[in-house]
Amino acid sequence: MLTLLVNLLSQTAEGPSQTIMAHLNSWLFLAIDLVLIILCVLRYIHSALKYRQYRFDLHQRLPPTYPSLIPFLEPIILFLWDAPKFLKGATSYAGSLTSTCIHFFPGHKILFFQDPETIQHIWKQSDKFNTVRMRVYAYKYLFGMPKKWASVYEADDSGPFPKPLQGSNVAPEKRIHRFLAEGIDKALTGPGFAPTLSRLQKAYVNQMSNLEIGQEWSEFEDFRRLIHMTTGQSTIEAIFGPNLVRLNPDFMEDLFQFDRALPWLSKGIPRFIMPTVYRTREKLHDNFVTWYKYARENFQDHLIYKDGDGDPFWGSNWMRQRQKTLAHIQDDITLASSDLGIAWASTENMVRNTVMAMIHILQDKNLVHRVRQELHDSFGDQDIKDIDPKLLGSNPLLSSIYAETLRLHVKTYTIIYSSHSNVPLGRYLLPKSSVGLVNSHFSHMNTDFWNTQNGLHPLDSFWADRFITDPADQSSGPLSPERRKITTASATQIVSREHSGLHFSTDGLDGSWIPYGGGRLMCPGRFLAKNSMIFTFATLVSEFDIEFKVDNIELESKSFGFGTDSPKKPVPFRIRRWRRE
Ligand code: HEM
Repeated sequence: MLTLLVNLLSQTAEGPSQTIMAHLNSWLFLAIDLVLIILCVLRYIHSALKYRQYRFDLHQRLPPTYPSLIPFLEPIILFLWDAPKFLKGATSYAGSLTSTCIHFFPGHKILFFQDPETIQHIWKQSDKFNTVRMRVYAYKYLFGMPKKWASVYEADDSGPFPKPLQGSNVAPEKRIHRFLAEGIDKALTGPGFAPTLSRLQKAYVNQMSNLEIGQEWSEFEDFRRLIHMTTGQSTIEAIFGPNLVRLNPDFMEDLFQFDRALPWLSKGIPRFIMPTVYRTREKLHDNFVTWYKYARENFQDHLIYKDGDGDPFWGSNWMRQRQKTLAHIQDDITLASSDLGIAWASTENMVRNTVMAMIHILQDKNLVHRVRQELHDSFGDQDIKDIDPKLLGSNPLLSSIYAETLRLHVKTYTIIYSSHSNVPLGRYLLPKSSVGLVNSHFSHMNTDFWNTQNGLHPLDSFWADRFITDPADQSSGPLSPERRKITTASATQIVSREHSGLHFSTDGLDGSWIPYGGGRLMCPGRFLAKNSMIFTFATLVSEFDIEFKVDNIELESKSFGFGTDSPKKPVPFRIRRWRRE
């Protein structure tokens, strides 16, 4: 301003009236700018005060609006620039996790629910949410479902649960999401679970022996690829049978490439910018169609295995059920896009978490030793492939490594939406037609909740024992000392008293350890994931020596909100068989 004044006064010779006009214009713009800035600051102060006040008003039912200096533009830019950093600030208040409402566009708000109490209410009310929109988005944009069929899926607003959602009028024979959910439940949490796990274990042992790793070091280019081609492929075989991959030898490699491109597909990047990704997806669809034809020609009922679940052509009752209920009402590419969704959901989070667990174990020689010792103490010289994976899962150290890996690396959103009615969530409310989000990462980093043993084991670091409770040691267990005091009468304490020795438990962690979501929205594959992860890392540690050939393994950030961390670049390693002296 001072410079402008000096300039104005110092004008003499040429065109003084023009110069004065130009400066008057500048003054005018400056004044408008100033008024705008003052208005923004006043608006910010007002919303910040309201934000503070509102938080304590128990009668209000929406989380308070997050204040921003420049409405709409600021949250969008900050979110796109660094979502984890922006949301970390927005979802905490005075050092504690909170719920907040962010306005990204005029009339479009997203409610971020992060305080543990509200999250517990969300899980309790989870059968009231309609997740169809999110699924259809995934089918369409990620897995390539033809638009015509995606809209048929969208039209079914009755939800996946036995009882249709309130306000929905879809005829029972058109409840497509219920058909899908029935198949999923039976396969992963019902009678199909044990046979599927047993097929997975056998397939994994086969994959590992095919690698022919001996007493001498063998070198490989990428550790994640190893896990994808062994644990990942075994899961595909356990669910789809051996013929999907046998008929399509590139299937696993294409799935690997597809997974890497998924964050871009989720942003709606069009085909002309990344044609190869779209071609890979179409190739995967064609792979499924080739397999459908082969299985339809060869399958007969009497080929179903004695366990009543598996068969050599469709692989599992789950796939037979999908063919029976879906194949006659939709075309093969639509079915293939939905099967691609299953292939991706059942492998990639599990593969990434197994990779991360192995990285943490191998980076700590003492932990490698402890895992080997635990296995030896519990199972003696029994061959790992003969041990029931469920028994491995009952070992506190192995379970704690598994749970801590998921706590540290799963960074996924649970999306909630109610199309027909408002849903009360304790002190807050999810209004009808509003979108709510819960992100596992912020809950997993909640310093109020988790035990760090007085900062010895910060929440952004891996502590293999975080989930182990020793009844004789008050500083052990997943809960912080303050949280432990609050939950004296909670399930965790009851469980603790029931156990006389060291034990693993996730009881009492409902609103805080949420890698799989919660309530009726919880991942149905969690039992398979836990057993398979533990079986894989117990096998790799007890039977092999593995050394990474890089010191620092950088993690990629693209997958935030989308699933699990993974190394940014291929991690070269060497491997040989290990024998106890
Ligand atoms: C550590 C590994 C895994 C993690 C962290 C994980 C996490 C999740 C999450 C957060 C959801 C979304 C829940 C929702 O909001 O609706 C989900 C859904 C799903 N997961 Fe997993 N998952 C894992 C492994 C698996 C495995 C091994 C399978 C299958 C064998 C599987 C099958 C599914 C299916 C089918 C759905 C969709 C459920 C539906 O549409 O009703 N997941 N998973």
